[in-house]
Amino acid sequence: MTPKQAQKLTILDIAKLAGVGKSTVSRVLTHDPRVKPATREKVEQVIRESGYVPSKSAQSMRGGNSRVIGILVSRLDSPSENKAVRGILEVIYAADYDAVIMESQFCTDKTREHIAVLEKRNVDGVIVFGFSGFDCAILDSFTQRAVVIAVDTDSVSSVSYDNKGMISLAMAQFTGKGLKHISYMGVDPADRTTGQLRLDAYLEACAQQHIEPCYQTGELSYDSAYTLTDAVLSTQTQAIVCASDTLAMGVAKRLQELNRTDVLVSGVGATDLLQFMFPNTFSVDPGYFDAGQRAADLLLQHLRQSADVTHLVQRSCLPF
Ligand SMILES: O=P(O)(O)OC[C@H]1O[C@H](O[C@H]2O[C@H](CO)[C@@H](O)[C@H](O)[C@H]2O)[C@H](O)[C@@H](O)[C@@H]1O
Repeated sequence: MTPKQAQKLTILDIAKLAGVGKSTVSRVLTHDPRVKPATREKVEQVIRESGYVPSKSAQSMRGGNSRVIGILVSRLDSPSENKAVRGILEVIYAADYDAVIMESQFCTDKTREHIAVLEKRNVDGVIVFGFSGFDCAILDSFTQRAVVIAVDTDSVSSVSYDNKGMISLAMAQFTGKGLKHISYMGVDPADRTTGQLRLDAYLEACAQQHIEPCYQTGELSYDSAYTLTDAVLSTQTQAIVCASDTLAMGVAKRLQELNRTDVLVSGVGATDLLQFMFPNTFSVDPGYFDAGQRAADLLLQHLRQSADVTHLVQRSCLPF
C-alpha cells in the first residue's frame, strides 16, 4: 500500500481488515487494558502492515493521548510572545507534538474558557502566557501538565523574565558613557512585570547614579509611547530607556520628527525591525526564544515523569 493510500484508510477499514469491531480498534489505539492480548496483536499487525496513521485530533476525541499542546498567548500580535512561541514550537514539534494556539487578551474569563476547551479536547498539556492578576487555580485541571511563561507562580512551573536586570543593563550602558540625563518610557505599573518591576529598576539605577528621574508610563503600544515622548523630553535629555522595543519604536519615531538625533534610545526585545528602522538604537535581549524552548522542555519533562514544580528565570543580555 502506498503512503497516500494508507493516509486514506479509516478506523473502519482497519476494523474490517482485522475482523474486529470499530470500537475494538479504538480501544487498541487508546491502550485500553480491556483488549485481549491476541486481539491487540492482530489489530496492531494490521495497523503496521497497512501503514495506517490515526489522526491526532481523532485520537484526542477518543480520549487517548492526543500529542497536542495547548498554547495560550495573551496577544497574537505581540512580537515578544511570537518569539517565545517559535521556541516552544521548535521543541514540541521535535518531540512529535502538535499545537493549538489560543489568545487570552489578558482576560481571566477568556483564559478559563480556553482552558476548559483545551481540557475537553484532551490536550496533553498547556503553556500559558501569564499576566498580572492571573490566577493559577484556572490551571487546576492541568496539574503537573502546565507551564506558565512571563510571570512567576507558586503552584505551577514557570519561566519568567529578568525584568529588573534588563533595565539595569540598558541604564548601565548609558551611565557607562557618562550620560546623566536619562529618561524612561514605561508601562502602567498595574502591569507588575513589564510595568512595575522595570520602572523600579529605572528608579533604582537613577538613585544609585544620582540621576533626576524623568518618566512616563502608558500602554504596551508604540502609539502610546509616541504620544508620551514629549513629556519625557527636554533640551537636556541625552537618552531614553524604553520598557520594550514596541515602545522604543514609538519614541524613536517622535524623536525623528523632532530632529532630535542627539537623543539615544534603547529598547527591550532584540527586535530586528527596531534596528532596521532606527539603526542608532540598541535593544536588550530578554531571551524570549530561549524562554519558549525552556518552557516547552519543562512541560515535556512533566509529561514524561512527574517532575517537581520548577521556576526558571530567563537571563537577559546585551546584543553586543
Ligand atoms: O510589544 P511586545 O514585544 O509584545 O513586548 C511587550 C512585553 O510583552 C510581554 O509582556 C506582556 O505580556 C505578558 C504575557 O506574555 C504579561 O505577563 C505582561 O504583563 C505584559 O506586559 C513580555 O513578557 C514583555 O517582556 C514584553 O516587554
